Amino acid sequence: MLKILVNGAKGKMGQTVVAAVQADAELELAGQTDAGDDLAAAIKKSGAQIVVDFTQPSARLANVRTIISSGADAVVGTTGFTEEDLKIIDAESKKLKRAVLIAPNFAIGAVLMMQFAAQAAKYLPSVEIVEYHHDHKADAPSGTALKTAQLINEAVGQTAPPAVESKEFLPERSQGARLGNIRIHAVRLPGFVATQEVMLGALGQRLVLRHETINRESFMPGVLLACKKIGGKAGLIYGLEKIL
Ligand SMILES: NC(=O)C1=CN([C@@H]2O[C@H](COP(=O)(O)OP(=O)(O)OC[C@H]3O[C@@H](n4cnc5c(N)ncnc54)[C@H](OP(=O)(O)O)[C@@H]3O)[C@@H](O)[C@H]2O)C=CC1
Ligand SMILES: O=C(O)C1=N[C@H](C(=O)O)C[C@H](O)C1
Repeated sequence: MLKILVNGAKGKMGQTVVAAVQADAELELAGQTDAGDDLAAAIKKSGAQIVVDFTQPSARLANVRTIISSGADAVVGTTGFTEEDLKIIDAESKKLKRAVLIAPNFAIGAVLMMQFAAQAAKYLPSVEIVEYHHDHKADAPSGTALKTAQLINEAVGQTAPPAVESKEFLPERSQGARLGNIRIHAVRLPGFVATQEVMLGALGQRLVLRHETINRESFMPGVLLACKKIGGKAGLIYGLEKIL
């Protein structure tokens, strides 16, 4: 049995991971920690081999460092990692011979949406992303929207800019945040868990790729798969698609 500690265990995702680990015959729930707990001490005391981390974007790097320096591998869903963070984690985890899997989205459908979007943008290079989340979300745009835009930019080089810059009549950007030429719009409303639309427009036509998450159980197959697959590896694995 693989021993799992859940960090952020009192949170929305953490509680769902605790239940999923308890229900899995190959995994043992070795511990639970949350804000204010001593994560390093909990890892050592419980003998956890893997820590699943769904906490706060502001704590992302400190938590990963604590996990790998305390002798465990990490499966991380927390969002907010920058390119610089990822380089640091890759170097430090290789040095410590620990595996760190970070996925901005553990739902298989979302991973497919990102890949389809990158493929479609090669032929339809005018792209905007609209992401919809619950109104308790700490960060915007979502980790998934940022990763989608990065994947599209990598696949296409540069997407097409809009034909004109519409004049804005409010100080905030009503036409969305930008990553390259891709505009990203973040909706925060009760009634959503997580939904994303990638819209690709061309003369007389639109392709809309839409992924909808209606509960947090949707992320669990990806999280459990990651726990079972990262053992014995060293370094950063970025994205669930790398282990599918
Ligand atoms: N990759 C994926 O598939 C998914 C990723 N996410 C991401 O996971 C993260 C958590 O989301 P969610 O569960 O909805 O958020 P919640 O706010 O519901 O839960 C986060 C929990 O972590 C606790 N926490 C905060 N800081 C620390 C810390 N330094 N150490 C340990 N625990 C801490 C919080 O405590 P307190 O409330 O006291 O601050 C809270 O109990 C977000 O970044 C979100 O974007 C969410 C869904 C899917
Ligand atoms: O906070 C959430 O809820 C989610 N966060 C992740 C993100 O920022 O992309 C994954 C999913 O969208 C749910």
